Amino acid sequence: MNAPQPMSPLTSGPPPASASKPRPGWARRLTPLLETHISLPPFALLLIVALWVVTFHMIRTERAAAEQGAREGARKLAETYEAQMARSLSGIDQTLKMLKYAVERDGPAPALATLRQRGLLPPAMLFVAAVADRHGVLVARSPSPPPGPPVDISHEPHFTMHRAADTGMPYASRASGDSMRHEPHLHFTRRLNDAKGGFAGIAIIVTDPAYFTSAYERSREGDHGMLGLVGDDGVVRAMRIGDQVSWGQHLPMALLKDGQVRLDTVAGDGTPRYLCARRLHGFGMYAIVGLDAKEAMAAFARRERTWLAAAATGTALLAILVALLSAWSWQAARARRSVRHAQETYAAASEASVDAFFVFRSVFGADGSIVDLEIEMANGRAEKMTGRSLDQLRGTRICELMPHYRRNGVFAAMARVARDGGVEQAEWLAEVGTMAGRWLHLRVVQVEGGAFAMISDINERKLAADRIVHMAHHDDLTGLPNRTMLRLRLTEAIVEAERKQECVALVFVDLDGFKLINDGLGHSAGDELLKVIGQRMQACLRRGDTLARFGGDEFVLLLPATRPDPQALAPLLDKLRHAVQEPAQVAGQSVQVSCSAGVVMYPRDGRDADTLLMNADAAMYRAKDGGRNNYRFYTRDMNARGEENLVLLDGLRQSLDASMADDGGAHGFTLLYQPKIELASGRMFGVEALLRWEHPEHGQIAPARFIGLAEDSGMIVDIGDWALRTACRQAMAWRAAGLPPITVSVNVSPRQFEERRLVERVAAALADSGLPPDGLELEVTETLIMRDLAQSIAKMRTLQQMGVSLSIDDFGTGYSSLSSLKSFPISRLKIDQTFVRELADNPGDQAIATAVISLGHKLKLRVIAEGVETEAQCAFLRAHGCDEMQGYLFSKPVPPERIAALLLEEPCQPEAA
Ligand SMILES: Nc1nc2c(ncn2[C@@H]2O[C@H](COP(=O)(O)O[C@H]3[C@@H](O)[C@H](n4cnc5c(=O)[nH]c(N)nc54)O[C@@H]3COP(=O)(O)O)[C@@H](O)[C@H]2O)c(=O)[nH]1
Repeated sequence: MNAPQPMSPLTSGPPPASASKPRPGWARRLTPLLETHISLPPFALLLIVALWVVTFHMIRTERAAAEQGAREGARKLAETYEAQMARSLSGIDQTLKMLKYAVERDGPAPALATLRQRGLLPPAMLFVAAVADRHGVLVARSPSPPPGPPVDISHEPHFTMHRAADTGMPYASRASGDSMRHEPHLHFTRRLNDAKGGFAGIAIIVTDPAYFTSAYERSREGDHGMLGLVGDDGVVRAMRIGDQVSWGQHLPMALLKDGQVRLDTVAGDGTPRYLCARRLHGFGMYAIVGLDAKEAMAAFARRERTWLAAAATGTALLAILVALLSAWSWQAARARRSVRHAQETYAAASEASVDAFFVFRSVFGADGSIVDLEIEMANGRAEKMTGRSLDQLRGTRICELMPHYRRNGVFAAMARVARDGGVEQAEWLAEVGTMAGRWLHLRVVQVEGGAFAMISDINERKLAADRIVHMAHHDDLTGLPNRTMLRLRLTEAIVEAERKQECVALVFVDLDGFKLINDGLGHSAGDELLKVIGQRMQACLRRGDTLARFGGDEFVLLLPATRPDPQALAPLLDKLRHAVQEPAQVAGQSVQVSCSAGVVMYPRDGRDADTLLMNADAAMYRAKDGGRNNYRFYTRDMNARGEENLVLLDGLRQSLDASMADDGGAHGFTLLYQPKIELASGRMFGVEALLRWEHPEHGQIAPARFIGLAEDSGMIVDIGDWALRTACRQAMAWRAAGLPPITVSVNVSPRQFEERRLVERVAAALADSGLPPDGLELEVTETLIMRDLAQSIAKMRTLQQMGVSLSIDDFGTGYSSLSSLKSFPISRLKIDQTFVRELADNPGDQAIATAVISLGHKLKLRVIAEGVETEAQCAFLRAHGCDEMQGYLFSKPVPPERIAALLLEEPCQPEAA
């Protein structure tokens, strides 16, 4: 999403309204009940109960119908059986009546024979017809009995009852065997009367009980149905259940209610049956039919099982369905709860959030593409950011709210996210609206049916980040680009120059004398000066040039697209030099520094940043060596300086070691002595000891070259100690030679002065040499004293108390305040040769020199000028009351023998240069 336009409020509205309308309590309480997994099981249970109620109802109805059918069946079968039995018994009774008539008329045997002949007897296979006389002896029988004794039935009930009374009714005996037939059989009998109506015996029809149950049909009565004849006495005459024929059982009399159907277990087999008895008139018997309840209800039982199975299956299916639906619903509810929880958390978080949230719903066109995005939800921060209430925002389309989003690609990007997913982000500086002037960050992600946009106010973070980036690339003090930034720009400039075939100039600038100001006036003064110098240098540059502070008092100028000729830079470099040299007011004082610069050109002096910087640094050092306040263009030989330093340091170390082992002078160190002359008398009152060093291979090395190295490496402490002891010994030697006593001045470097044992070393040098303390003067610089004023003064006091005098060297170049100068325990001020050099012509130097002379005198100090080379300088100094001088005008530093010679020449005359 590229540089979106500000998402700004289009209108300003009233304070945002509350975002959500709470639902009534009853609605909230009812809502869970609507969950499927809660409402469905009871509903399903109701369904199941209903199913079973219907099922049982139907079963009960069916059972009743089946029972009714069974009863009806039993009744009908009973009726049918009754009819059959009535016919059979009627037939038997007819036969008995015929037999009775015939016997009473013809006698037993003829009667039977006649009836048989006429076919009026029942089939012999089934029936036996017999006649017993009044004594109970069977007298006739058809079919004829096997031969044997007469059969007596006089004790049989069917005989005795007829004998006892003439009922006029036939009689059916219980099934029993007798002497005529052993297997049980039934006797149907009628009384025979004689002519007078007296008992004449009985007519008998005997038949098997099975005869009365032969009507049994499985198709009607079933496998366990029952048919039977029962006497009024409740005793079964014949009964068939399935294939079993039986007799003799006692049935409850209650069963024998005519035509009534009862469910009972009477047959002794424990099987419940629907029983129906029908009264058979004539013989005092009942025809009884029983249908096995199980068989009668078998169809119903099957249907019942089907119903139950269907209901059970339905129940099981419903239970499974409900379980599945409930599980699904529970899962869905759980998911919804977690979504709701997340939404509530989100809502709470979003309301508390400092970011604005918008939920957009995609609006689709006819072709299915997203044509707009409609705000569905926004948080309080979004209301504030847009100045619209949620009610106003809801339903608003993004392209209505921010029409420019169509043009600048923001809408397209959001629609892309809504359609394809992914994330789009953008940062921009709002230009209008409530957020105008603030940095905003937009992040859009896909949500179901649309997109979610989060707008964060990243102004503070952005500015902080910018600040950090700025800090990382700029110098804190001057605000100029720093070393890192310069490297980046230099690298870019090289790339650009390479592409365009151009040159780049790099100028390494180091301030001359800055250290003195920094050490002397304090760091804040130094800082102030650096800022001023930075501004001045910046003012000399073009747009597109870079001035960087490289650290300390080093600056680097990057000048892209310069002419290949380095000399073309000369005007700029001079301008820079002059700008730097202008006096500056810092810490209430006017100070002045100059600068030394080294210049390199890309591609001539290096093709990469490191090489160019290194060579510019080397050139700058060469400029410093060359007297400062100038610049040098880099040449290949300049890089040799670093290596030179190493060689010199090594040589110094060797010489120092040798000097400490052997004081004989073979180590390379020597001292020259420069006379100090009293101006008024021309008398040499002292000498300054000046160190010289001869490198074993490279010969004489200038002090300005090796003193700094010795100072930096710390070797100056021991070298200075050697110089101190040598100078003291020499001074004492002169005295011992009878020469006029003179003071010997020895230079003390900052490191030497700060060394803990300085006073002891001085005392030791004096003691070793025998030189009285007033024969020694130590020269220290203002800067050295100002480093740690209190300690310096304390040390100087100690030395003074020892009798050693102190002078301030190079006075005027440091920045000691007058008040502190007053407290210095010194006896002499030395005007620095830089003020003496142009003393004859330069009013500024003249002013400084006269001021120093005057100041020194006011403080009751002697004033000496160094570097006096001309008569004019000497004349000026003398005319302005300067007390002493030293310089080539009188003598260069010379060996001790020459000093001895000079001491013999009184007054001192100038030495030939
Ligand atoms: N700590 C120590 N510093 C020392 C010692 N010996 C010397 N030095 C310091 O080295 C600097 C350079 O010294 P040198 O090259 O010896 O220069 C001195 C004089 O030779 C020179 N001078 C004297 N008269 C004239 C003159 O008329 N013209 C002219 N161009 N130069 C002249 O001035 C230097 C004297 O310096 P100063 O100390 O400020 O008096 C120098 O800073 C020495 O201090 C040492 O043993 N220890």
